[in-house]
Amino acid sequence: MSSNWIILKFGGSSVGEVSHWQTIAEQAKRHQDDGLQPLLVLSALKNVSNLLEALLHQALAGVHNLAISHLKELHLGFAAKLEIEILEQITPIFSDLQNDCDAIYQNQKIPPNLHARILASGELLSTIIGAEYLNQYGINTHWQDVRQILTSNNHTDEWHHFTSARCSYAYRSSVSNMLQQKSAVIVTQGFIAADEKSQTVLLGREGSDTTAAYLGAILAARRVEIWTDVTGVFSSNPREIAGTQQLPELSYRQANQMARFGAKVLHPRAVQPAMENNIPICVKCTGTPQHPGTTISSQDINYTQQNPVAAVVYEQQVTKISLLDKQYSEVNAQIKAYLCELGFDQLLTGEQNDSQELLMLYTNSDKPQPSDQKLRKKILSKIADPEIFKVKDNKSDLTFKLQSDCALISVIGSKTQTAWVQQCIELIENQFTTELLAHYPAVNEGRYSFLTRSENCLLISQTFHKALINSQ
Ligand SMILES: Nc1ncnc2c1ncn2[C@@H]1O[C@H](COP(=O)(O)OP(=O)(O)O)[C@@H](O)[C@H]1O
Ligand SMILES: N[C@@H](CC(=O)OP(=O)(O)O)C(=O)O
Repeated sequence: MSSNWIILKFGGSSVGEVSHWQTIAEQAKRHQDDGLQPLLVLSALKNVSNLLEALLHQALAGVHNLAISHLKELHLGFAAKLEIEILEQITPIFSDLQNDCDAIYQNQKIPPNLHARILASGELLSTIIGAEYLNQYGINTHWQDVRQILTSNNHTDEWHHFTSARCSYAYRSSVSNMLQQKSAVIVTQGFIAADEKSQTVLLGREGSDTTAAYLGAILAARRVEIWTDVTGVFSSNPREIAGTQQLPELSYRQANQMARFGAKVLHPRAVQPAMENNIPICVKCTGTPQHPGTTISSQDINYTQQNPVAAVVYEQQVTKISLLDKQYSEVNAQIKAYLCELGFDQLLTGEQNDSQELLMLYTNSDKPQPSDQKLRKKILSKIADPEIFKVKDNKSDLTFKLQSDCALISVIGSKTQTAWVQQCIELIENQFTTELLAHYPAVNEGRYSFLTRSENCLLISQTFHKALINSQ
């Protein structure tokens, strides 16, 4: 099943540059001329989501008025440079922002529902600018509220419900028909959705890529294009690692592993919906639109014996929780649920000698991550409570270890030509024995991950990249 829809996602780095808007309009027009129906997914203007996160804390301190005026001027100034008028359309968004910030100040807390509403204004504002610009450019454009299309599934904890939502993405002809009736290029928001009570929720920071993939699946799109500030997916982060190579093609499996384990160019959940529906993803550069970029499809790239590794990716701030008794799986599940409530996300689970391990990322920007000592106390106080953990008295002294400031480095390579795994192990043994905290080989997934201290992450990633990729 395939329609004429094509999804073009432009990230903050693309929509936040006045000079990029001509390219955005040209791309929409080009696809229309080719008989396709473009749907544009836009992120907030560059850095606006960070300013909105800061605004939450300014509201808590009661110093939000100036910051709100600054945000308004920023958007009006940007629109003025594009020679468009948006004041009337953005006024209701700023009065909601004011009311929500006042409520945070009055109640002296940042509830997750207000966190989501406030962060969502970035994408509501950028899409107003985008739709207005394209209409003025001569492209008939319809501004669509994505919350009428994307409904989130319920999450067990409030933090994830509002800030890290997942949506269903089964094909819906009704959505396609509704949008087709507009007979226009559609402009809609990345990053946001609505829950079943129509409350605003977020898909997680940098989640607009996932919006594009969800909409691609819902509309059975021909292709999803992710437009960003680099010429595609590279063998490692080109801004942090020397000698990286642009990858012209990737399989869904490789791209999924790269995104899940730290390649920030794609949101961790963005590949799955496209992969399940066999929709190609193209990663392209808005600054150099003629560059072919990276195509991600079901085509497995041909690894050779000389060329068995595609990428080295990393997550720099990982917390490891080792649960020393594997028997108490119910307790382990409860600890995991409690960590999620606090704002941790699971990156990986694994087993190491006698312990079960959880590797978690802290994503709660409203509160600083508790120190290992504090976190340990919090967890123990939960375990001691039999009502919450339903642990028999004699098991309540269950031991566990916590270690924050870790980094997980993952090498992505061939599933069949696996000599590179031995090379990874030898590199660690020869150069980094003392740095290795744990390793998690997943050779059947074409991945070898290992844990080290955050402070050494870039140096070790660079060494691995040089040895495994630059020397290929
Ligand atoms: N393997 C990788 N390939 C390409 N870019 C990467 C990779 N890993 C990390 N990045 C980073 O991802 C950035 C693009 O993503 P992002 O900053 O979210 O852009 P956007 O504003 O378009 O969403 C690049 O500028 C680069 O620094
Ligand atoms: N604006 C949101 C969502 C997003 O995906 O942004 P970007 O496409 O610029 O990474 C964020 O910054 O988290």
